[in-house]
Amino acid sequence: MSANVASSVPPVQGVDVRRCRRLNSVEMKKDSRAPVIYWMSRDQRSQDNWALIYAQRLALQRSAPLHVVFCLVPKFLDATLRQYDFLLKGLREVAADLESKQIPFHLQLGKAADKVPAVVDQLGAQMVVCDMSPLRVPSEWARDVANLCQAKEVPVVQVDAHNVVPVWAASDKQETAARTIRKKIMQPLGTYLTEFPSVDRHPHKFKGEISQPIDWEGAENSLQVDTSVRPVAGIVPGAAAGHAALENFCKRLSRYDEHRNNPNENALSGLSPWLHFGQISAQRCALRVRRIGEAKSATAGEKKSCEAFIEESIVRRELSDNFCFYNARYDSLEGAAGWAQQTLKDHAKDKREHLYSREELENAKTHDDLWNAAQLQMVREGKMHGFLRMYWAKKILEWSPSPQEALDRCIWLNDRYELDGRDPNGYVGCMWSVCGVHDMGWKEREVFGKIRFMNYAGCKRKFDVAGFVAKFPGAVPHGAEAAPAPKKRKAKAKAKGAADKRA
Ligand SMILES: Cc1cc2nc3c(=O)[nH]c(=O)nc-3n(C[C@H](O)[C@H](O)[C@H](O)COP(=O)(O)OP(=O)(O)OC[C@H]3O[C@@H](n4cnc5c(N)ncnc54)[C@H](O)[C@@H]3O)c2cc1C
Repeated sequence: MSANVASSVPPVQGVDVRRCRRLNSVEMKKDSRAPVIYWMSRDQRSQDNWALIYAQRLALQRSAPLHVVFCLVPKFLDATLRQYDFLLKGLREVAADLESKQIPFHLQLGKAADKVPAVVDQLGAQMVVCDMSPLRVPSEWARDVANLCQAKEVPVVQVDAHNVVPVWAASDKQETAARTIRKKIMQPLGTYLTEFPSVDRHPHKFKGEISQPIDWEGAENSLQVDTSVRPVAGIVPGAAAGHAALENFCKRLSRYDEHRNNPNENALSGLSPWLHFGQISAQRCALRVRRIGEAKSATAGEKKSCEAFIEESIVRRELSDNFCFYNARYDSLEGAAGWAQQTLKDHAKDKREHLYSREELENAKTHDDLWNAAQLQMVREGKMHGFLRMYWAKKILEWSPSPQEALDRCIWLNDRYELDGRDPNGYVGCMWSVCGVHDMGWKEREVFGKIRFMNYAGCKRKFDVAGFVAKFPGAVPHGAEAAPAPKKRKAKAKAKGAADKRA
């Protein structure tokens, strides 16, 4: 792919051209009125979407029709029916909204490299706009589409519609930690955290034959995924439900700062499934929350919570994209810092007090009732509380035969059961827990080496563990003991508050 050449991206009014980069070197044809295509992938929404806004404005400049294409692959990483169901229901909403705006939506079954060029040919399109994911497989899709379009002399422009500060503008390298990227995101935030132009009814129609009703049933039948992991009832897919969740969170905002590390409190936003599928934009969430936090009537709790939310939903989230964008080994021990790889190697042969198989972990059959409860929460509800995700992954490191095996298990379970799995945040969360990504070295101990440790006693000091466990019947397997006493686990005062002291 060609480098980031923002300056040669065709400008449109209302979209900061730094959000865009060219993926091939084809120039736009002068005065063409042929259709513009937005190939939608990561950002599955019809409003608050910079890639769609860019595509529509470009089409309007040229009095050209606009089409949206989505390519549904029958299998994606470890996603199951649970995640596909969420995706497809969200897409139905997107299609309906676009159709009400006279923007045809094409659901294609298969790989983008096969389908996007075919739609380009069918429509005689002049340009393809796509969104951006830093993950390996979607990056390959974008590269393949760009190369195939190069041969057809069709330019491809990519827009980072997921991050508030575009990943390539925030930093040109892999950042060490939140402390090194924070300034790079917060300083230019004023120029990026702006209101979105709306996507309006499109006035220019395609003259040829195109519209067949979308075969949603055929799409469902085309899937080749594990159907034993069922959709969850408690999290409703689609942009409307995502926006309702945002409004609900705004009512509870003041509690976020103080209570977000307590799994018994309903203090988190719960927005990650909609954010992951792009059904809601992180920029919209930040604008909405900031309106409350910066209002004259804002309470101290709301002000602090607004800051904390911006930190999590922009700085930490965009740090994850930065890691995956610049580190091709974002899901492997080899992607970790040298010190972390070394310390895990030094302790590879340490005796593990408990060793579990992947199946025992999946079925929540460990001696630790808190861990089992967290696992059951994920399996049953499609989402584990953010604080427990750290404890959960650290214990997998402690109870697995090797760090690589631990990392693979974390990613496999996370991607299989979490609605928000297969996300840069997930890879970075697992890498932070198992191999110290974005963290520093701590006091050396068995198995973990210098990787930060978390224990049951530390959790007990933070929240009512028994109260949480009681919500998940079955968390204590028959005949199992409760988690070992803190003394036996050599709990150290240092571990206290470990999780929220992240750099
Ligand atoms: C082992 C492990 C696995 C994880 N897996 C995932 C995953 O698959 N998908 C996922 O989106 N997040 C993952 N996270 C990060 C974090 O736990 C979740 O984003 C958060 O719990 C989602 O709940 P929420 O939307 O209520 O969060 P809130 O606290 O309300 O935060 C709002 C948004 O900010 C972002 N955010 C919050 N915490 C973090 C963080 N630590 N790092 C990066 N971004 C953050 C998310 O987009 C989140 O939706 C993982 C963390 C760990 C330690």
